[in-house]
Amino acid sequence: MEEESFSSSSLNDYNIGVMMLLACSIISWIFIHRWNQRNSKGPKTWPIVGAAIEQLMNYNRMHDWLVECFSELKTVKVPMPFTTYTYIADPANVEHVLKTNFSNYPKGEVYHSYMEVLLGDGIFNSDGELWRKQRKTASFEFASKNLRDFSTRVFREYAMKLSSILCQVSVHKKEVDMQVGFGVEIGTLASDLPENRFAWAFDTANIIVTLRFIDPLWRVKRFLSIGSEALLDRSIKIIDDFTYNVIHKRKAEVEEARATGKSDQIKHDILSRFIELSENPENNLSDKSLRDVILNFVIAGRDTTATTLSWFIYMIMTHPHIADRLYSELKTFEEDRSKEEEVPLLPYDLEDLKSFNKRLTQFSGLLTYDSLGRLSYLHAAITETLRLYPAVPQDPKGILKDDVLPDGTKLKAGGMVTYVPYSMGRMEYNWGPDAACFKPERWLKNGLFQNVSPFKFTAFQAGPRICLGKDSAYLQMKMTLAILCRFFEFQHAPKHPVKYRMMTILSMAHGLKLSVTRRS
Ligand code: HEM
Repeated sequence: MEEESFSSSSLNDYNIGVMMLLACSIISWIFIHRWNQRNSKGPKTWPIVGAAIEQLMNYNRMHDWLVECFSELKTVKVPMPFTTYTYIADPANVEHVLKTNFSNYPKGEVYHSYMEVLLGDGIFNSDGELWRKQRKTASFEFASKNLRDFSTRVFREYAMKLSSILCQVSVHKKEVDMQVGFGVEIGTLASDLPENRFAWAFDTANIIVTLRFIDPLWRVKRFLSIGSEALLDRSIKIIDDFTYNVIHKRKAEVEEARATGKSDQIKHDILSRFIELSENPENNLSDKSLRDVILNFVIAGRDTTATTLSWFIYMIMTHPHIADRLYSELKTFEEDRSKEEEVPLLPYDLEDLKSFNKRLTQFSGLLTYDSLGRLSYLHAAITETLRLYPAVPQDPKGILKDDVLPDGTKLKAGGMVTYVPYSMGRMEYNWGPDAACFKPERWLKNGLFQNVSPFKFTAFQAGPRICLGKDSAYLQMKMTLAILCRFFEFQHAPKHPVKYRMMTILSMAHGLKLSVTRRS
């Protein structure tokens, strides 16, 4: 008995000893791991979990966290439990990834699997032949004069609708959420999109798929259908019901228009064009493919411009001298255009809404595709907004084979490399000591707009996958903002916080609350 108790107590001592040794080893391991990084730059890591903790803690301000990292290092490595994310901000590295070695950096399997539930196999989420085919069809459409003329008309109509809402708001001295206002403008995609429920579901789905990049448990949640993944399922159901309904309705309209000999009444938007293409079996366009086309273009076309317009208004509210410069450019433009067209400008009175609206309508008629090209300061102010608040704040690419970046950074196959337009736009080594200032003048030389390398100003991406809708986006934004900046002044609602939320698009977390006054 005595012997037994002796052996069990010595076993306990032994176990305690082993445990203590283990604990000491782990503590020393962690200590040495952290100690070795004391002089290193960039995110600090922990054994096994890498920098996941730091990244998670900074998730809601991730683009600014990266700004801090990039001000120390042009290339930032963030080791995660099963992979490493490499973030780049040096134009030479960006050119290598987006152009020189393009074929090595597709969207990739990981991105595809995270995004598939929302974007399917649409242009944003495909590689290889599938991507090339969609790019070809869409490029052809974007180049057509027909679509350009149609878009100019539609953009003018929407800008007028928005102005009439703002006019009412200015009369009743109410506050509005401008981000919501812009979101309702859908442009040329489909005039029956979006509905509020759809917009909510779409935003929710976007937020949740973005979260997957840093949530190692998302596959478990998906399997069990719990938490964010259960909400994602519900959102996708709303999105799909709505989108398939739009497709079926539009197909029926097209058929009816043809049957009654009224083909000229078929809408000339991208959706109708893809429906037309789907009638040829060779194109292999099922309803599911049309659904993917719609959702990819909603993300591409609606959210990007709506977001940029919101940040633009925020910038001019917080920089009133720039709003004044825009106003004088537009007043001069208005005078010049009325002389060219030989139509005298209509007199109006700010208190008489009828005359105010008539003058606004007259002004909008002077805005044509060609004449908008002359508004250099407006063009510069939009571009400056995109430099600091790019609608796509970061854009990850997969890595097919091991590679070395021009700065010597080694990339391992299977990882991810991300260029970060938001941070790139704020780096002094890219833009000079006033990089953080909102200064449209930096884009002008002798009053004319000057382009810079797309590998430095990356808001529209660069290389073979450069944004297809860039010109169309400028057309829509200039049409809308020319009218808004000429006829209205905006005042930021007191104490309303403005910050971004984490999703693929840099939208404002709490919208943009403001009040409006009419301008003479
Ligand atoms: C301010 C407005 C816009 C910005 C900042 C912007 C930015 C971008 C960026 C960064 C990409 C690359 C995304 C990626 O590969 O992950 C992209 C791609 C694309 N954009 Fe835009 N975009 C804008 C407006 C538009 C509009 C209005 C349209 C069309 C209606 C459009 C159509 C596309 C398409 C189709 C692609 C995919 C190109 C491809 O993968 O080959 N964009 N855009």
